[in-house]
Amino acid sequence: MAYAVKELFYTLQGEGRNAGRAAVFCRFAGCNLWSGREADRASAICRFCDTDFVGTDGDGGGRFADAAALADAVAAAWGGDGGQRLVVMTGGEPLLQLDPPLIDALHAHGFEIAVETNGTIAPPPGIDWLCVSPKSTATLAVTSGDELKLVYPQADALPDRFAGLDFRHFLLQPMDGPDVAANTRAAIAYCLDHPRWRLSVQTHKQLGIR
Ligand SMILES: C[S@@+](CC[C@H](N)C(=O)[O-])C[C@H]1O[C@@H](n2cnc3c(N)ncnc32)[C@H](O)[C@@H]1O
Ligand SMILES: Nc1nc2[nH]cc(C(=O)O)c2c(=O)[nH]1
Ligand code: SF4
Ligand SMILES: [Mg+2]
Repeated sequence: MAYAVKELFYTLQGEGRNAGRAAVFCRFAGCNLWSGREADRASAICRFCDTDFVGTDGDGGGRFADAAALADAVAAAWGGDGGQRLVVMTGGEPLLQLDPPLIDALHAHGFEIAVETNGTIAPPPGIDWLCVSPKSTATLAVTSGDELKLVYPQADALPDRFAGLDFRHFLLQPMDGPDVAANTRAAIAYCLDHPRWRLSVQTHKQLGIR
């Protein structure tokens, strides 16, 4: 199968339990919860997205004819010397495109595979680190994984709805946007009151890296 990738870059994971770890980010084009067009944002299921995932015109992006071609590009983007290679599959919604041949090809290059998903699409087997980030009223098809990273606050997706699911880590990430300062204070207060939840700050934005 061919893959549409918006951008491919090497940076530090900024969020969640792997924050601070070097990784190649593979940002797939397209999402099932928003078209990516500003005109559609107000009527989308997911309305607060901070990401441009439309097209294949970003740094390192493009159309890759098959799994080997994309895995080769991911390997070429890895900049480190030693240590476990990590690739973060994100988007857009990566589970619209991530498939077993790509997982096999990335493993063959020695990569640990992390995925950032909205949780509405069942994942293929073989993912090494699964981060689910629920959105609004969208029904979850994935109820277990490594981390559940909830953008907070979402009036129609309160933490209580997810606290009983089968995840190793439960994280609240303040919603970026005009109210990020207030959202951060609210997330801190929630974590103090409910210690099973930990704060996830988007460190890359504070550090000025992507
Ligand atoms: C752009 S999404 C792509 C992956 C997938 N579609 C998803 O939603 O998880 C990557 C991460 O950014 C988070 N995110 C998106 N917009 C955000 C915002 N305005 N503030 C904080 N986190 C945000 C998402 O919840 C997700 O954890
Ligand atoms: N540094 C950095 N860390 C990230 N973690 C998740 C991201 C994403 O957009 O999926 C992201 C991102 O865009 N940049
Ligand atoms: S589901 Fe993820 S990629 Fe899609 S619009 Fe929401 S945050 Fe953005
Ligand atoms: Mg991001």
